[in-house]
Amino acid sequence: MTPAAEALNRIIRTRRSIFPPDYTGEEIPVSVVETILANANYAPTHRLTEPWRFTVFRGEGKTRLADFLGDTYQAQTLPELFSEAKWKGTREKVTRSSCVIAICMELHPEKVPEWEELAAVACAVQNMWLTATALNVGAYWSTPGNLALFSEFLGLGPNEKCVGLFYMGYHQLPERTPVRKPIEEKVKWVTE
Ligand SMILES: Cc1cc2nc3c(=O)[nH]c(=O)nc-3n(C[C@H](O)[C@H](O)[C@H](O)COP(=O)(O)O)c2cc1C
Repeated sequence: MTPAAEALNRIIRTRRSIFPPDYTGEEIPVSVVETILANANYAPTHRLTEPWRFTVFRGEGKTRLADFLGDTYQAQTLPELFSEAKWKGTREKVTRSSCVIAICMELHPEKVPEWEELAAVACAVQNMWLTATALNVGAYWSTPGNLALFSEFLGLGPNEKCVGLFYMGYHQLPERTPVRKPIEEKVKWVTE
């Protein structure tokens, strides 16, 4: 095996979802965030629509996002069901992160179906996640149930959609391989 393949295997096989409670609070330099985003841009894309769009919340920008998520939770929850702990937890996920990136897509219905745009965006997110892993940055893709409400907050156009938030922060967790059922259970070979 080549050194490149060995390095790639290790990054792919040790990529994990790492959540804000495990973030150290150390700031991720802008240059590192830029490297992670730059690699998103090399994802495959049918008919070169390049549908991935991102909004980066960092510094005071995180307060705006935390306010939005907290306010949205409060507005959508009946007063008798409102939980102060959940409201605080929603905000703290953002404030404990060094950076949160809204993952969005721009649709081109005249060129490709929406599922292909979403697939390309997911490829872009995987590029980001693997790059983050290689740079010791913890990250996870969060898909809140109320994503439709994000459009106005993010200033998205009619052909754009938000498909999640990418939380990021340095961490000190040991390397852990994810548990998966064997690949042999998921593959059929046709050889004759
Ligand atoms: C499209 C997508 C959406 C996800 N949404 C959430 C989410 O809303 N909340 C969450 O805790 N994890 C979310 N995850 C992360 C998965 O829970 C995680 O990938 C899974 O548990 C496997 O763990 P691993 O990433 O460490 O291998 C999402 C992952 C993907 C690919």
